[in-house]
Amino acid sequence: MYQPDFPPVPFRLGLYPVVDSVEWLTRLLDTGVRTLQLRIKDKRDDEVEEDVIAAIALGRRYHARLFINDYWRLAIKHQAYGVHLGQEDLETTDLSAIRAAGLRLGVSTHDDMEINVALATRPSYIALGHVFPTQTKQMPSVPQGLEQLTRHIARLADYPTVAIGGISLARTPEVLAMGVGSIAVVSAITQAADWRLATEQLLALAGVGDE
Ligand SMILES: Cc1ncc(COP(=O)(O)OP(=O)(O)O)c(N)n1
Ligand SMILES: Cc1ncsc1CCOP(=O)(O)O
Ligand SMILES: [Mg+2]
Repeated sequence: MYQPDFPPVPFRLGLYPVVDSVEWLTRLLDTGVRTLQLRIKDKRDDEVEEDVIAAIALGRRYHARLFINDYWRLAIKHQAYGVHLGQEDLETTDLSAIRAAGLRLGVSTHDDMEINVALATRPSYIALGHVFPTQTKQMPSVPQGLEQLTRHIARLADYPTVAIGGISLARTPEVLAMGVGSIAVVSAITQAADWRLATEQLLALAGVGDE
């Protein structure tokens, strides 16, 4: 039973691009994307605050679900729609502050044990990865593949799920066929020869998410 300890998200979040700049967010919102993440790595809070503020304002203007990766203090300070955290991030995060501020929470998982940890926090959604090999992030674990992804989705039943890692346009139909509610992608859009066409094609397959 889906009873998160944070505000709920729709069962299907649809196409979920993960990008590292406000420029990318603007382009994607203009193309019709409604679930997105700002993922900037390895900077101090004061170096990213301006971008976080601009991203949150854009998300509001487009009535989009804009998640801030990692920078949970800034996400709270500027009232983002949500925050995305990995397992290691969870160890250094004040979850009750996120909860008290009314932000949605997404949590990364890579195996059954990490799903146990994620479920214990009762987040708004659970991300499952990495499904396929990825060049975008160095991963200590092996790709889980479609078989394990299906098993995890079955276990999570009515929990909103997001698949991530190596998901290309060509692989999108088989990932969606496993019953996942959302596909999070980086390179399928940012490295595409024609990012707009790629986004439109991915949106046609994964949708914008439920209301
Ligand atoms: C939707 C989604 N899923 C997984 C991740 C990865 O989060 P994390 O494991 O904390 O790694 P970093 O992105 O912080 O490097 C994500 N960002 N988004
Ligand atoms: C941030 C992140 N977390 C797990 S895989 C990944 C990167 C996904 O990027 P791509 O879609 O290019 O494989
Ligand atoms: Mg993280």
